Amino acid sequence: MEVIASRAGDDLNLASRKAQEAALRRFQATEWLESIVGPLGIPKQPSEKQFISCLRNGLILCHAINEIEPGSVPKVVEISRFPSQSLTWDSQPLPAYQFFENVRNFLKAVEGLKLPVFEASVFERDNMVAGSSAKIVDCVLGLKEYNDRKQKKKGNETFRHDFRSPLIMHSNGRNPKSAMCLNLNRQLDLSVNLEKQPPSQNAAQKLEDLIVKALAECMTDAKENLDGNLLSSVCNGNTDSVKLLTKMISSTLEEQLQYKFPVVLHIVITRKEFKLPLQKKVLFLQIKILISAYFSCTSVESYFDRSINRRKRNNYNHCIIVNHASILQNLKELLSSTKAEFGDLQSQFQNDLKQMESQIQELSTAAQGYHKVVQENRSLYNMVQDLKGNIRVYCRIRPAFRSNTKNVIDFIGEDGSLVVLDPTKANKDGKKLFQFNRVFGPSATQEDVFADTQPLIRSVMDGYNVCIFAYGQTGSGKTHTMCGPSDASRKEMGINYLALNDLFDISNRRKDVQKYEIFVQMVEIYNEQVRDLLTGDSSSANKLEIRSCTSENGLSLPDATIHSVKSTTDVLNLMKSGQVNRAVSSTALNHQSSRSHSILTVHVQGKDVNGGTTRSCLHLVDLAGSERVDKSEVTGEGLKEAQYINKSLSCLGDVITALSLKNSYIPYRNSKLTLLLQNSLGGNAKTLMFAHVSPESDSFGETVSTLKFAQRASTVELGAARLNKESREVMDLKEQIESLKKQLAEKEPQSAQQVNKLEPRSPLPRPKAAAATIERTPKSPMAPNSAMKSRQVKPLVLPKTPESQVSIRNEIIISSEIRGSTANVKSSHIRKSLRTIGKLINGSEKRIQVKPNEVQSSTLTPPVIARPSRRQSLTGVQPLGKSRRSSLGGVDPSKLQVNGNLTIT
Ligand SMILES: Nc1ncnc2c1ncn2[C@@H]1O[C@H](COP(=O)(O)OP(=O)(O)OP(=O)(O)O)[C@@H](O)[C@H]1O
Repeated sequence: MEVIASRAGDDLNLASRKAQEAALRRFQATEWLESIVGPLGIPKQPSEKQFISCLRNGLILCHAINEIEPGSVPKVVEISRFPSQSLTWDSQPLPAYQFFENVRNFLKAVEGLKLPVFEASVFERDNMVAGSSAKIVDCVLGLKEYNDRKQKKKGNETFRHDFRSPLIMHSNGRNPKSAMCLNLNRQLDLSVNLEKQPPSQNAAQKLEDLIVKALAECMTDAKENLDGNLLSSVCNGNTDSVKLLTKMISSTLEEQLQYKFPVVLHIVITRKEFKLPLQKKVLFLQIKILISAYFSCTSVESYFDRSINRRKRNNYNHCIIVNHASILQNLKELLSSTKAEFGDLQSQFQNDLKQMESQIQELSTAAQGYHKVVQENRSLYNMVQDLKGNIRVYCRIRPAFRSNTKNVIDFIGEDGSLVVLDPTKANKDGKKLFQFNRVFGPSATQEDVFADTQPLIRSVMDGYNVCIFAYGQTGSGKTHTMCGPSDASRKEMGINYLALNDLFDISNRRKDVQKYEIFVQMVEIYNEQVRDLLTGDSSSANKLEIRSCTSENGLSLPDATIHSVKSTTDVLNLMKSGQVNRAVSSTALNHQSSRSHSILTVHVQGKDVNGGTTRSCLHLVDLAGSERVDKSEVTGEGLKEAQYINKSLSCLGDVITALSLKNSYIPYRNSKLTLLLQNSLGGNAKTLMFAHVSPESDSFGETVSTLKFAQRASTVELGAARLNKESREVMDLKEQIESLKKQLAEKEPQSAQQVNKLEPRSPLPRPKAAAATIERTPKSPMAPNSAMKSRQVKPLVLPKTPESQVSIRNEIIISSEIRGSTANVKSSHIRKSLRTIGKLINGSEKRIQVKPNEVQSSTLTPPVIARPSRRQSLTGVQPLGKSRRSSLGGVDPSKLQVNGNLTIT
């Protein structure tokens, strides 16, 4: 039933659409004719009757065809013969033969143009039936299209329009040009057929039922209570109701009407088919057009299209609703399966994540362990190096200045490894591996560099001698590391400043337990002359002598001015003035090339609350850069400077090589530089070397040479650094030794006299040792005799060590023996006591055990020890000249005296 109803509804739609389309085409034809021949005197949307009556006399048609194709109808029966008449259909009482003549001529001309024609009889008034205007409209629209094409082609092309009956066209499948036109024509034909074949009474009843149902549905859908009586009266052709409907339309909301209008039209058209007279049908069509215009639609068809679309939409909606449950069900199933899958995936991911987490944790533990081990290794390595006293070597790579040259740095390892690549060899052979304590890449800041240097510098405050020197090719960044750039901000300051700053920091922090005094010296070695940089004297008189450590103040450069500094500002000022006085000039390789080796020496003296003292010094050395004179393009004075620089650096290389080979002879004295650094290179200092390299490929040769030198330096073992610290007890003991020595010195001449008096002269020579001892005893401010008289030997107060018993025994021996009868016996006992005290101070008897033959020789000649032990005897200071361990700076002269005596056993 529903299917039948829907089909009937579709038929209804089709019929109404055909009627609408016919009306529209008539409207188009009228409009076009008016545009060609002027006003026709009929409404814009004429009824069929109006349209036919208007054209009946053929006059309009003939004028129109002559307009578009002049001369098509050569002889037109003009209305001018009837000047009082107008062109309107009501007022054209022409005799039939006249208008037939026009129509005939017109049809002939149309035929000539191969346009659709119509039967002339259609203009007979009484013969007019519904749809009779269709062919005239086709003919007029054919003319219109002909004209349009002609206009378009500007008359150049012969227009061949194959206008035939739409049905014929359809059956032949021709003229595909205008699908719309074809459709319209077919629909018109159909509508004509429909109109000609009224349905049966049953079918009409069914249709009416459907309409009522559709209306009810529509009203329910629109939720609008439209007046049913009004609609039925409209459907019955009640004019007042139509007016009312029109009024209602104009006063109702567009949105609502858009829904209701098609339903109203259905009713109207259906009614029109069965019950309404022709005039009423026209009226209803007018209403439709009115409504169409009201809704600003381009054509009546659009309403139907919309209606159909809406219907389709409704069908779709219905389908959707019908399928909704199943779709929903499917969706639900899909959702639940997706959820399940998702859940599975989630748990899988969680498992994977957990696994990954545990793996990452394992890895991170391993990594942490690895880092810890690396760290431990490093500290153990450093410790071993400290114990062995290796020169530490840090390598610093300057940032590349020229981006167009190749970079020779291939790899920088965290463990201090460095790989450089020979630019001339691209393969593996071009790679060279070096190993240092640390490598600082081009991006390393001054702070990074200082952080690794700080612990070493801090040990100065604990009493160790430290030497840091910067080595490398000219322009590789030595001055940058040690002093910072010339216009440096505090952040860019070099190690010199940062070190002193740190020393002051520590001094402040320890001020409650230890008082420090810091002194600074700054010298340069220029053309093998040592010059004081802090005097401001640039004359040749400014020439310092390097002294041995036996000099009065224990300084290797006693003549250099020494400045006490209390703050970093003092240091800054001093360093600035030193830097100004330093020999610097511009070369092709460095516009501010240092032409001398500069040495900033910081002397630190500390005294703790118990009276213990520390005495140490820090050498900060900025060497001049080695340079190839062909590259630096220096001449004259510059060339001379370069030669001096290269010579002294070569001497430094010789010393390093000799030290690394553990040669017995170390050529310190070959240059001022090595002589000055003797104590740091071969003594008891902690030594750090910064090897600077340039990353550019054109410096590869120099880079490799620097790295080789640095690697060799890192193998040098200086022995464990010695702590220059003396406790109160040690100082007391030393004082006692002093006084005992004096007593001894006084007693020995007396005893010699007594021996001379009592015994006859021995033919054997007097032992030299005694003479040597006397010779080496420094001049005391006190006269020996007066000392003897006025000074009493202090009782020894020894630290409680396992040897204290021995020391007490010694004390007794010393006291009793001094009081002994013969001076000879006394002096030998005093010497014995001195030796015992020496042992106590040193804390170990073994350290000063000397082989009998050495003892013998040392008693006769100044001490000559071929390979001195790295652990120094008693005070760690070696006799001058032959020993590698002779001290140059920061050594208390009193130690030297003690040492001098202790070597005599
Ligand atoms: N790490 C660095 N970061 C930034 N600039 C640097 C660095 N190292 C060196 N430079 C710059 O490179 C130039 C040369 O450096 P520097 O004068 O310190 O070399 P040098 O080895 O002391 O040379 P010379 O031996 O000729 O005196 C300077 O302009 C310096 O500022």
